Amino acid sequence: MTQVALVGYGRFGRALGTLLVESGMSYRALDPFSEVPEPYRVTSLPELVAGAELVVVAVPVPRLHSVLEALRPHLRPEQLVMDVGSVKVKPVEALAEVLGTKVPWVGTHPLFGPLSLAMAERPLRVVICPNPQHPEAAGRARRFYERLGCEIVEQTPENHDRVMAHTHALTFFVAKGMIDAGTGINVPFAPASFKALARTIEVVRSDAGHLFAAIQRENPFASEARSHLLKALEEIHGELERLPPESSAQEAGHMAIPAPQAGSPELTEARAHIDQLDRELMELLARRTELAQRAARAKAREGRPVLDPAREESLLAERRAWAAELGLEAEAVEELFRSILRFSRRSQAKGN
Ligand SMILES: O=C(O)C(=O)C[C@]1(C(=O)O)C=C[C@@H](O)C=C1
Repeated sequence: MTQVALVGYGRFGRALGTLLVESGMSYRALDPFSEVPEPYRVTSLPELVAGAELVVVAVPVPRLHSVLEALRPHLRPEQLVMDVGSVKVKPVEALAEVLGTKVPWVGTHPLFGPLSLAMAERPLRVVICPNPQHPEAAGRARRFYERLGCEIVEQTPENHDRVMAHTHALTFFVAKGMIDAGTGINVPFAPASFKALARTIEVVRSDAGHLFAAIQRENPFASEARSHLLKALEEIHGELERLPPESSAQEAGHMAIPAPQAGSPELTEARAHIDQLDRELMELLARRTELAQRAARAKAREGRPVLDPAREESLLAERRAWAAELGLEAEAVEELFRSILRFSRRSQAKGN
């Protein structure tokens, strides 16, 4: 059984611990700032790393260097050390500087967090940054993450941080700007375009704070990406302000964001949207299945039967009410959910 030593038991460390147990791996954890539950708790670094195949350092990026220094004397050459930071250039520099060739190490960034794990989002992706000092380490990290059900992408630390500066950092930057400008997410109505952003706003709000700071301040490319965005926004704002109020649709038209498939016939466009929605429905079904299997495992641990007719009845009644609210035929929707429940029970039986 793979024994993992988790250095740091914050929000990510704890979520990773749950995933490890679900994947049949055992772990122990140490964190002077967080409560570690009894079966996993150890009280010192030597006790933590003794016997571990893998040492996962899940601490805020600015603390990584000093934590690695504290770990170094207790590590053995057959172990593998990984970080899980949201940026990669600086952590990989710290790993190279502190551990060098003494112990195999590799920089990794799991692109999922406690929220996406709780919501059973799929796929779980991980970026791994192979390094020439330990050419075999990336393969070992890959096998570990694949056991957790993750998909792997290999990148250099620089490429990773460049991409993250324009995606992760800018998304969080915009979301934080909207929070500070007073955007509320619990509004009585909102366009679909806002819903995706509302999720990010929620993530930024629920974050301990160090994630936001790390993805902005520890990424060497983030400052430039933010400046470009601000400049582009200023220009758009200026152009909008300068447009005369009576400007024609054509005059204002050059500001419109071009449609990906301009001028497509109505049927083709409707079908493209239907395909996209069906794909999303399928992804939601996959996540629902995962959550139902999780519920089944929880009930098995409590010694309760998996089948719960009372829950199913109340669930169906609630879906009927939701259907009515949305102007859908309640009987048809109930029928659909009866089939989803049959499917769910079959996958629970298979998943156990
Ligand atoms: O909620 C639970 O207890 C589940 O196991 C999930 C679920 C479902 O798919 O919604 C599946 C089977 C139970 O009979 C009730 C509900």
